[in-house]
Amino acid sequence: MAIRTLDDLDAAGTTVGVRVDINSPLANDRSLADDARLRAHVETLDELLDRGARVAVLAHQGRPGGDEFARLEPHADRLDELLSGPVSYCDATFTVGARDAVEALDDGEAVLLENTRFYSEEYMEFDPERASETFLVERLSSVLDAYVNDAFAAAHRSQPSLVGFPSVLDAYAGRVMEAELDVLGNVNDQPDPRVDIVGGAKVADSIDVVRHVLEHDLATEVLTTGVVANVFMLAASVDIGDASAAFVREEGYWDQVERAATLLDGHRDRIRLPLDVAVERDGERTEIAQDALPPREDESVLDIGHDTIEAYSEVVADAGTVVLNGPAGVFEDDTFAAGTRELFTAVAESDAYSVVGGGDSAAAIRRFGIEGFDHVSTGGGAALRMLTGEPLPAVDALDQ
Ligand SMILES: Nc1ncnc2c1ncn2[C@@H]1O[C@H](COP(=O)(O)OP(=O)(O)O)[C@@H](O)[C@H]1O
Ligand SMILES: O=C(OP(=O)(O)O)[C@H](O)COP(=O)(O)O
Repeated sequence: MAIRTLDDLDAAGTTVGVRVDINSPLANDRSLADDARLRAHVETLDELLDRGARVAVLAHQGRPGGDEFARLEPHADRLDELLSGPVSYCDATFTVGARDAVEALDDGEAVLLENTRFYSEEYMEFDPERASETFLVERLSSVLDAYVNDAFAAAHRSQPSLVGFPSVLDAYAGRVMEAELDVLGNVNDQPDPRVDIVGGAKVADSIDVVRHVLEHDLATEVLTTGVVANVFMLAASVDIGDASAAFVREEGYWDQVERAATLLDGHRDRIRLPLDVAVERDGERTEIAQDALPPREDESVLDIGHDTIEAYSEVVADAGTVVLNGPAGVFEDDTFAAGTRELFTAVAESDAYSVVGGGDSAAAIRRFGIEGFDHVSTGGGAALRMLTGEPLPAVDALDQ
């Protein structure tokens, strides 16, 4: 791959469009509940500002119709606090107001343009050539000299602001993109034995990863946690109870049970299921051994139990590399945080080279103040996609 980086960009005095991923959890009043993704881009944006570029920042927030679909003014205010140069906010993305705001920039100044997904074309997927003909790319590129993509966490989307600009402007990877591609692109070369821990709720993507790492002998063992473990237990005919089975069905994961069963048929000795699980009983955490399941009728499996934490931690202690994706339980609730907190801590404190993917996993790490991972990815779906060896459209578009 021949992807140019900021080292190849003569930034001083040029107007650069920078696509970032600052899609963040919001509080009820629409303020930022977490600014980690904004802080991740400080290095790229400060480098450009310090080198005298004029920076037009492009980003999305939420999905049309969703609870977190919102304006980017709070993001602009926070970036203004975080960055070395002034950041203004513009409530347009590519129309005349936006282009005027970009053209009014001085060297070392930035403007955050409005949520790209306010425009219908931005929530469609196009090939790069077609994406370069969308209104957003066509109009905005007329006031830009170069394009930088730092939005690794959205790189699995083939949307105009992510894949369209490289056809019409010189394009570069930002520092976040560069680091993510470096780490996740080389994870297969890290020390053996490799253990993958798959949890959280992105069941289909996680099963893709399990299949890829087992079929290509990249991982010696796969440890399942979270909703992913519930699906594997259903596939193994473990009765996780009606409430958890209903959750799997309602969330649309039922098709994945069959895929999990196929993987168990081929690789049962390399896929670990929880030895015990935690449910809520009389308002308290109650742990149940796998062979004592099902739980009572209305009880859901919300975490792995302590026997599982201990067994998984022993596997981690012997690993050369651990790839961790997704929380082990409903970590947002203190009652069900132990699996995530203790297993993640075991990984961070192990001698293994450790990589973590996923926005919620990263949030859990911050919540519990866990330190010691070699790399915490900014991406969830994008990181999972890379771990399956699948190409990322926005990365391919940068490969000029
Ligand atoms: N057993 C479980 N039942 C229901 N939800 C769960 C369970 N385990 C984990 N979760 C939820 O999964 C979510 C995180 O999943 P996911 O988005 O895949 O993680 P990441 O962003 O790290 O990739 C969290 O909100 C967590 O509460
Ligand atoms: O938060 C994101 O991805 P993630 O949930 O996989 O971490 C990205 O901003 C992509 O958002 P999208 O999944 O609405 O396209």
